[in-house]
Amino acid sequence: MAADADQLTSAVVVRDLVRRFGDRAVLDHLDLDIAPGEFVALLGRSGSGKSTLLRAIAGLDYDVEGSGELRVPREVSVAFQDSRLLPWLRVLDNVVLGLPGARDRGRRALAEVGLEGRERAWPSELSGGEQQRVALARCLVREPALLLADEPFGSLDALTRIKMHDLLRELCARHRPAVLLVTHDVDEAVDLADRIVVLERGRIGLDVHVDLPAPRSHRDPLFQSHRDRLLHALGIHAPAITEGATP
Ligand SMILES: Nc1ncnc2c1ncn2[C@@H]1O[C@H](COP(=O)(O)OP(=O)(O)OP(=O)(O)O)[C@@H](O)[C@H]1O
Repeated sequence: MAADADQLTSAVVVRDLVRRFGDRAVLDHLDLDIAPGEFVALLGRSGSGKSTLLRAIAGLDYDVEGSGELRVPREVSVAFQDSRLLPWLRVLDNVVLGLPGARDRGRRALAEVGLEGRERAWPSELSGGEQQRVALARCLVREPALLLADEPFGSLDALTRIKMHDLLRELCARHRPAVLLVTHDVDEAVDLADRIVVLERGRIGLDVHVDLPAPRSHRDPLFQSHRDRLLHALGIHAPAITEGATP
């Protein structure tokens, strides 16, 4: 069941959520709250159900068996690993698709993601990173109260990922949507999120607040301690924190 959570103190409320594939409950009575403006990263082992949860919150799983309560804002944008731009539409037309009268807003959103002047380009003329910027602009222009992102930087090279992290951090600070970011990358989670949750056996197993000041340094012992704790929860045994590590 989906209802409107705009009037509530949480942007997202998930209660007792079950999602089954055959006999297997991938989500097994899961609870999760996300506050307005809160940036939550969702980690979990491969196959743990991260995308299943994101799709449930996005309302994209109507053909899946399950039960539970979901309250989400009315304005939700979703970003995926591939940009999902329509190749037969120019960049600006992709951004404002389905939004009549939004071309000026679309231009401003493109400028915000650093693509001013590329409004008339075709998606095929853009790099992978630029295509993901267009996808972000398409999300932004809808002024979402909730941004759902499923591995949005997963197909980008390391340098472009770092730039996209900076951009996403900046855009979220300015627009303050609640965010649920699915990622495999522990460093990405600690870099970006206010809070990190780990999916284990169909529920939220670990729920960690990341109270590190920005900009976050990977060499900060607190960054490393978050990373080690999360890697441990994911079944990866990281080397101990180096004594005397400098931020
Ligand atoms: N349509 C489907 N039909 C049957 N099983 C499915 C379906 N979609 C997902 N599953 C199963 O549900 C489990 C969770 O899948 P999901 O994609 O949510 O995991 P994930 O944590 O996002 O994985 P990954 O990190 O590898 O992307 C997996 O075992 C997957 O095989």
